Amino acid sequence: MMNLKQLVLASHNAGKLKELQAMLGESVQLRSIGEFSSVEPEETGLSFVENAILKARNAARISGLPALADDSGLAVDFLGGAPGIYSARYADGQGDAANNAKLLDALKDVPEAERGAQFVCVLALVRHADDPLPILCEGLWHGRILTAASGEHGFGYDPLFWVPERNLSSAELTPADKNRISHRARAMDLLRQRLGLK
Ligand SMILES: O=P(O)(O)OP(=O)(O)OP(=O)(O)OC[C@H]1O[C@@H](n2cnc3c(O)ncnc32)[C@H](O)[C@@H]1O
Ligand SMILES: [Mg+2]
Repeated sequence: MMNLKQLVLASHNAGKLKELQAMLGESVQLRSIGEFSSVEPEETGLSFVENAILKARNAARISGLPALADDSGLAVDFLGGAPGIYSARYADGQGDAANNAKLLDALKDVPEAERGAQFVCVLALVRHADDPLPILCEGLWHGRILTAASGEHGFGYDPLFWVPERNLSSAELTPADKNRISHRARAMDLLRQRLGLK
């Protein structure tokens, strides 16, 4: 098994780092790729899997360490799965608030029954930059898009994502609760199993 004492997280997203570190606990220390480079690789893949592998390889190459990447996003049924892999870039790189405003606008007048959506998370772990066998784990989280933002926790689209099992928005969940049930939690659960960490 690879030595996971030193693992680099191939992400420039502080929200992801916080959640993934909380899920992994103290047995694995995640170092952010931001410590090594501020250049973000272009996410040229057409799928979450391709982008996750691309980011993991890039981080392993830059850091010389095993690398974990998270490619995630929101797939909205009414929009045919958009913004999907383009979730971070939905409002052309203007950030979370603009992304959320654009999504609310795209779903203006869409009734509740047609506002289904899922968060998707793909985790990719590579032992080194050219690893021919990346470990891939996927997690989905089903919910619905609210008609207005609610809640202060989390990041990204959390204030717009209604969680049926809690009857709260994802941004109204405590961080600990989100980390038990989210798309990222499901993917991480599978990863821990694959690594024999549970
Ligand atoms: O690529 P890295 O550097 O990891 O950081 P990123 O923020 O660009 O991450 P992605 O390319 O994977 O894009 C993910 C998008 O999906 C959103 N997203 C993913 N997980 C989320 C979560 O748990 N809650 C809210 N939004 C989430 C997030 O806000 C981004 O807009
Ligand atoms: Mg990204």
